[in-house]
Amino acid sequence: MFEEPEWAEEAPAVTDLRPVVSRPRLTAASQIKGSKRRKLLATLQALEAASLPQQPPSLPGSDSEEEEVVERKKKRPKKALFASASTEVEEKRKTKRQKQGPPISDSEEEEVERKKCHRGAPLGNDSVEEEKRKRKRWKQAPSNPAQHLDSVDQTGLKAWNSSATSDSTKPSPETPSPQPPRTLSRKQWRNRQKNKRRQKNKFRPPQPPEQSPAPATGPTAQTEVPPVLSPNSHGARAEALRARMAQRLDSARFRYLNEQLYSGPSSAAQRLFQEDPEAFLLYHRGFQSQVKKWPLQPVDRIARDLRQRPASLVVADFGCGDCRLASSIRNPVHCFDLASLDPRVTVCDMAQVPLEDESVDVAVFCLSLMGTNIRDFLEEANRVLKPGGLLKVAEVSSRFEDVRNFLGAVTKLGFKVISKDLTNSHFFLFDFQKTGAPRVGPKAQLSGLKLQPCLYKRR
Ligand SMILES: C[S@@+](CC[C@H](N)C(=O)[O-])C[C@H]1O[C@@H](n2cnc3c(N)ncnc32)[C@H](O)[C@@H]1O
Repeated sequence: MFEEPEWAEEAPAVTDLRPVVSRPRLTAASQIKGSKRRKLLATLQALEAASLPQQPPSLPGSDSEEEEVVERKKKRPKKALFASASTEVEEKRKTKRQKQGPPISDSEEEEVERKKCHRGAPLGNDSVEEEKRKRKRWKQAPSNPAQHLDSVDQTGLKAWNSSATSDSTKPSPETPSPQPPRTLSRKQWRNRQKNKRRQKNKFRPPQPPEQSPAPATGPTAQTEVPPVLSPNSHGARAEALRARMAQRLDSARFRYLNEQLYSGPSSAAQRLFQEDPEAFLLYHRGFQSQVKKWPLQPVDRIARDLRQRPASLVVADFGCGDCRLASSIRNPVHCFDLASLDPRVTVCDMAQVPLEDESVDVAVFCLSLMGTNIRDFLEEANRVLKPGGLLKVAEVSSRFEDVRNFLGAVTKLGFKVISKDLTNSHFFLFDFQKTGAPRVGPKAQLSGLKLQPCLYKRR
C-alpha cells in the first residue's frame, strides 16, 4: 500500500526546506500509524457494514484513499491543520508559478522517479491528485534555494523573503549557490545577471575625483582654479591697459604733430623733427593707420598714372614719406622729406630741395602741401621742373574751400591745369603743366593757396 509522507502535509512551509533530515524519522512514525490505521479501518468497515448498508458504491481503489483522508483528519493536530491551510496557500502560489512554466530541476525529476518506484499498483483519480499535490510540495522545497530565488518573479521573491525570514538556509547575496541552475528561462537568467551587477556595483571602489567630471560651477571647479592665475590675469589686464593707454598717448601725439605740420611754416616742422626724430616715426605710424582705411591711397593712384608714361621720366617726390611711390614705379625718383624712413630719402625742407633748375620731368606732391608756406613749395617745383614738365598734386578733399581759387593761384605760379579729378571721396587729384616761371611777384597775395588743415578727430 502506498504511504503518503505525512511530514510533507504536516510540516509548515518553511520546514519543508529540510526534507532529508526529517524523512527517516517520519517514515518510522508513519509505519506505526499505518498499523493503527489498519486496525481502525477494519473497525470502521465493520461498523459501516452494520449501520450503513445503503452507501453508494465507490470507484475501485478509492475507498481506502477516502478512508485514509478521514483517518488523517482525525489524527491531524491543530498545527497540522494550520500547516495544511498554509500549504494550500503555498500550493496556489506554486500553481501560479507553474503556469509561468518553471523548469523541473534534476532533484524534482529524481523524486518523481522515486515515487514511481514506490508505486506497486496503478493509482486511482484521487491518488493521482494526491500525487500532484505531493509533487507541488516537493517543488516548494527546492534542493537549491538560490535556484528557487532566481526562478520566481519579483512578487514571488517578496513572498519568499517574507515567509522565510527565520530560515537558516535562506541564501545570502554573498553566498554562492552550491548547485548552479541548469535550465533557466531568459527572464530568470536576466534577473540573475541583474542581481549580480547590483552586487558588483555595491562593492565597487569609489572612483577618484579627477575621473568624474565636476560641474563648472561646483566646488571642484573653484578649487581647481589655481590662485596663481589670478595675478597673471591681473597682470594681463594691466598689460592690456598699459598698451591701451600707450596707444591713446601715441594717438594724441600724432594729432599734435599733424596739427603742427599744418599750422606753421615748414621751417618749424623741420626743427621739430630734427629735435625729436622719434616724433617723425610716431607721426608716420599715425598717418599710415589713418590712410589704410581709405578705399584708395592717392599715392597708388599717382603711381598708376605714372606707369602710363615713359619710365625714363625723372620724378621728384616732395614729401615722400616711406618712399611708397618710388617703390611703385620704375622711374628714377628723388625722394625728399623732413626725416628719413628709407635710405632713398633726402632729408630737407622741400621749400629748398638740392636739385638743379629744370632737372626733372615730374614733380609730385601727394598729401604733402602742409605748412603755411605752400607757395614756397610750388615755386620750388617750378624751378626744378623742365619746361612743359608735369606737376601732380593730391590733397585731402576737405582741405579745399574753393577749388577754383586754388587752381587760379597755381596758374599764377607758372602752371596750367591739365586735369582735375574730384570724384574720390577722400582726396582731389590735379595735373598741371609747367608753362614757365611764376607770373606774380613775391609780395603778391595768393589766397587760393590757403588750404584748411587736415585735422584728425579724437576717437
Ligand atoms: C602725409 S605724408 C604723405 C607721405 C607720402 N607722400 C604718401 O602719400 O604716402 C606728408 C609727408 O610730407 C612731409 N613734409 C611735410 N612738409 C615737408 C617739408 N616742408 N619738407 C619735406 N617734407 C615735408 C612730411 O614729413 C610727411 O612725410
